[in-house]
Amino acid sequence: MPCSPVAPKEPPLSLADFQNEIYLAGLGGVVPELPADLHRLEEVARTRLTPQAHGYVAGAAGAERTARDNLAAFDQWKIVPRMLRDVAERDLSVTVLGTQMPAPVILGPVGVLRILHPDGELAVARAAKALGVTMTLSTAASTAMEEVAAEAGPRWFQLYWPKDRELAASFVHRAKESGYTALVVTLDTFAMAWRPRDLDQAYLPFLQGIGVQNYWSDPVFHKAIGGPVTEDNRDRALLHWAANFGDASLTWGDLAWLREEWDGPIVLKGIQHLDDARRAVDAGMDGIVVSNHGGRQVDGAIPSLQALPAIAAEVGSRITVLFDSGIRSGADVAKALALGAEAVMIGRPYAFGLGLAGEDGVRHVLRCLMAELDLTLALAGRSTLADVGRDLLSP
Ligand SMILES: Cc1cc2nc3c(=O)[nH]c(=O)nc-3n(C[C@H](O)[C@H](O)[C@H](O)COP(=O)(O)O)c2cc1C
Ligand SMILES: O=C(O)C(=O)c1ccccc1
Repeated sequence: MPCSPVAPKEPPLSLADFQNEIYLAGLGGVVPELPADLHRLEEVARTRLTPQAHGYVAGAAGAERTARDNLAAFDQWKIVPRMLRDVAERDLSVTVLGTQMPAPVILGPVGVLRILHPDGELAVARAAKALGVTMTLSTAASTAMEEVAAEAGPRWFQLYWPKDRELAASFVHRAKESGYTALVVTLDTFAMAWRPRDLDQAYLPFLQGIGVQNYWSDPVFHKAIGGPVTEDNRDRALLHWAANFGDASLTWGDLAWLREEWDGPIVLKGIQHLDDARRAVDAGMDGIVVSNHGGRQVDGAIPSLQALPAIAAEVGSRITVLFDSGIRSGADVAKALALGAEAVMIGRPYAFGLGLAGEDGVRHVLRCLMAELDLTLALAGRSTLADVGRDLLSP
């Protein structure tokens, strides 16, 4: 059977047009290379990626209970469709922290993307730009932030706050200079958790120099190791990187320093407790991501979706509440929105798309997710995000 390229390059006329394209191509005997169900896409990735790359992306902390519970939490909520509500004209666009989005779907920060595809972050940047979707670049990217910026559309920068304050300042100033408009500070990963799949394969991308490119390209980092990174000082650079990656001593009081260094919106990623959400408001933050890092940090932690409703109800009118951990379908996005998220971040699905088909694969994942969201909401009787509330769901 002939296969089509995964998705054509033109932006869709509407979010659901992707569905029409697929059926019309099918009429000519052309079936897509990648599954439209992102759970199945993950299964395909297992058979095609290297065991190391697959293990790194699919894996999670400990016995992976929280990673599983993140997905199962979505099944505990059911959508209740409403009829005869004129959903012919639909618009899911939204502005989040000053960034315009075609739908409330953001590419979350995923580091070390070159373990999946030689074009890594550049392929993701191109796919996101083609669809007007916002990309969040990780501090642990395998391409320096300036190089990504040159190819990217709307972009946010995710900070892993290093021990060295001068280096932290350099990262955020470089991000500002290269046009990243919001800073996402990840709080839950000052150290890499106990991840048996990686331990069992003795696999850590950084040891191969993948995921350190923002450090390798930084003048403050160069100063600390006595010059640019070369073959001769590579081990020294890696040790300095490892010693500096995270700061376990950070407290809420430190956020005042960051506020001084970055004058755009700041979002705290990794919030799961109501009191921490309140503290984010008190600290003058602009947003939070209710996230447990896809279950990759604390095995046995509550599913992220379980934390969302109370947090959104408490702080949602004061700061931007985003959500991630477990989004695999348009229906999942709809549920997170109904439970109070302003937008969602996706993680593993686009990483697998990248690993399977590069830029086309990332575009495929985004289009599937946005088209399914549009159809799910329309068929449930909702044509704009203002219509999506708690009454969409039944427990
Ligand atoms: C391979 C991989 C690398 C990640 N790297 C980062 C990172 O560099 N910074 C960060 O804040 N989160 C990182 N995350 C977490 C994601 O941003 C997100 O919280 C998580 O993937 C959501 O869960 P899901 O993949 O189940 O949807 C990473 C996740 C994966 C799977
Ligand atoms: O693997 C991860 O989940 C992650 O957040 C990370 C941390 C450091 C470097 C690269 C990715």
